[in-house]
Amino acid sequence: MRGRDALGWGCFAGLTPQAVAELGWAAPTAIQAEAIPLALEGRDLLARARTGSGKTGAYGLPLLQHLLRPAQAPSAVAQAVRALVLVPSKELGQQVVRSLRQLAAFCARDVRVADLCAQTDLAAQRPVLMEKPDVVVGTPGRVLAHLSARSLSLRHSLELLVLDEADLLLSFGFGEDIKSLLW
Ligand SMILES: Nc1ncnc2c1ncn2[C@@H]1O[C@H](COP(=O)(O)OP(=O)(O)OP(=O)(O)O)[C@@H](O)[C@H]1O
Repeated sequence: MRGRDALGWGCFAGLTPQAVAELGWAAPTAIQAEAIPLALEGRDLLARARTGSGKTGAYGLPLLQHLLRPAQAPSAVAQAVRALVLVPSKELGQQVVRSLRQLAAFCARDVRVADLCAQTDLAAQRPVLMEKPDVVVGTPGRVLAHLSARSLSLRHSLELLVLDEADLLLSFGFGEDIKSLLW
């Protein structure tokens, strides 16, 4: 299996081993060992693994590692949203937010994860977006609603996009929403 033996958690320069230790993650799972080295190289990935196999960590750890590097955007927008995680349901989104926050807990700097799944009201979520999050997690419909309301902008700052449970996202008919929010 590619990279499994070579991949310890030491490759995450700005994420202290404390986060994975706190979670009791002694070693990468199979999907993490396969996906993380490629993601760290900046490759686009399409990954599939069974439920509970650690897919959130497989994208979450390299995503956080990427965010610890300086933003690629000009300094005027460098403080804007750099990563977007799209999920098919609020329940999955809340689980993803929880995992990302746990993994980010001991980062070299504060990484802010905005939860667009927790509140149902668009207006109630605006303050969360005004706190200049690094990562936004939400359903395509909700993200699109914020883009339309101009409470969120991705155009000049977005560097990373994750479609979590892409099969469900696309089969729920979110395809058009996803296209519109990216263009
Ligand atoms: N390297 C690891 N070592 C031990 N436990 C891990 C590791 N990575 C993830 N886990 C744990 O495994 C459980 C499942 O992880 P996760 O939710 O990421 O799986 P998943 O593949 O995304 O599942 P689903 O398809 O249901 O969303 C979680 O409790 C998580 O903390």
